[in-house]
This record gives sequence, structure tokens and C-alpha cells, in this order.
Amino acid sequence: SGKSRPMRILQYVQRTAVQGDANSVISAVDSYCANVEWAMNVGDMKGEILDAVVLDVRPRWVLELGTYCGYSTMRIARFLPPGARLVTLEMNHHYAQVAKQILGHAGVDAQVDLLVGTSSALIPQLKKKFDLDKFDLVFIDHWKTSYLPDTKLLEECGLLASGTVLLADNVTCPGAPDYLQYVRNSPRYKSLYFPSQLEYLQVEDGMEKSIFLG
Ligand SMILES: O=C(NCCCCCn1ccnc1)c1cc(-c2ccc(F)cc2)cc(O)c1O
Ligand SMILES: [Mg+2]
Repeated sequence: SGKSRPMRILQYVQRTAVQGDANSVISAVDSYCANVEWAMNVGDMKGEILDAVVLDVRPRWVLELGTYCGYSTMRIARFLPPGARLVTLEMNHHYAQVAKQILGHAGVDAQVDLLVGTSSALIPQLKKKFDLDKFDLVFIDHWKTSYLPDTKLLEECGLLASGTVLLADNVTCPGAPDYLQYVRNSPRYKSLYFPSQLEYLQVEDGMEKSIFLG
């Protein structure tokens, strides 16, 4: 039942997860996608790397590129102090609609601003829209070919400042070779690779953490 995979994930969450308990929603998504049908959430293994980075950075402002069902959005939002905000961009209306409902079930929607549109169109509007000077953390998990152009766009829009942390999913699988080459060879970044596995599978993947040096 449920016309789409995101819809089937949402229905499983609504039936099995505890309302207002983000950890139970995260677990529900992971058990559905590990046992019933695979989906492109960052997952529990890479999710623990994401958790560690969020807890270390303690960000006031977070940008996420690629919301999908809101799984990583929840993982980040549940660790944000009151007053901190998470802006997440999704170009697929259906994904965004499902994510909104999953974030609501988890009880983290108050700290999240979910914008629907392409990252290249939305990024230039963010500074003015949220009256912010820079992001403290950027989680990159959208089209793999957009990682590099959007990182350069963030630089050009003055949305990165010395110390801003970029964390990119899937740098091994499906891969983002041009992005990796850029952050690993640019003098403006200190980059480090975190080996892991593709969500719910025994396949190599990893995340790249890159600190912008200004
Ligand atoms: O394509 C991915 N994500 C982007 C989805 C569309 C983003 C749309 N958007 C949002 C904002 N601007 C644009 C992705 C893919 C895979 C994967 C891995 C192996 C495989 F065999 C098939 C797929 C694993 C992931 O973890 C991923 O994140
Ligand atoms: Mg991903």
C-alpha cells in the first residue's frame, strides 16, 4: 500500500513510532529500510558520524542540502540547543511533504525550516531570508553532481566563515569525485575522510568532513 516509498516509510512511522520521540522515529525508519525496502537515508552507521559532528560543532545555524524523508534532518535537529535553527532544502515536493509529516511525528519541526526548490535558486536567498551571516554546519546530501557547484555558491554568497564545517554524505558511493578533489586540494579547507558503509548495505561508503578556513 502507499503509492510511493517515502509514503510507505511515513505510514510505518505513523503506525509504529512514539509521537514526539525522535529516537523512536529514527529507529522505525532504520528498521523499515533495513528489513522491508531500502531507501537513501544516511542510515544508522553514517548517522552516528553525523551525530558526533553535530555534538562537537554545537551549531547555531545548520544548512542541509537534500531533505528526502527528513531522516538526517531529525538526527541533526534532536541535538540542537533551543534557539538553534536547521534550514533544509528539498527540490522534490512529494519528498518535502512526507518529510514535514515525519518531522512533525518526531516533534522536531519547530526548529526546522524546510524550503522547497532547487539549491542553486534558494542558496542566494538564505542570508536575507534568515538574517544570518554564516552557517556553522552544512550537511550535503543532495544530487552528487551538485556538491561542488553548491559549495562554491555558498562561498560566493558569504554563507561560510572560518570554522564552518561541511559534512558530505556518499563521497565514496555513489561518489562525488570533483567535490572531493576540490576540498582535499584547496588551501581554504582542512578535509578528513570518515570511512563507513552505505546505508543498510555491506557496501563501502564514507563521509568527508571539511572545515572552511576562511
Ligand atoms: O542520490 C542520492 N541523494 C540525492 C537524492 C535527490 C536529491 C534531490 N535534491 C534535493 C535538493 N536538491 C536536489 C543518494 C543516492 C544513494 C544511492 C546509493 C547507491 C545506489 F545504488 C543508489 C543510490 C545513496 C544516498 O545516500 C543518497 O543520498
Ligand atoms: Mg546520502
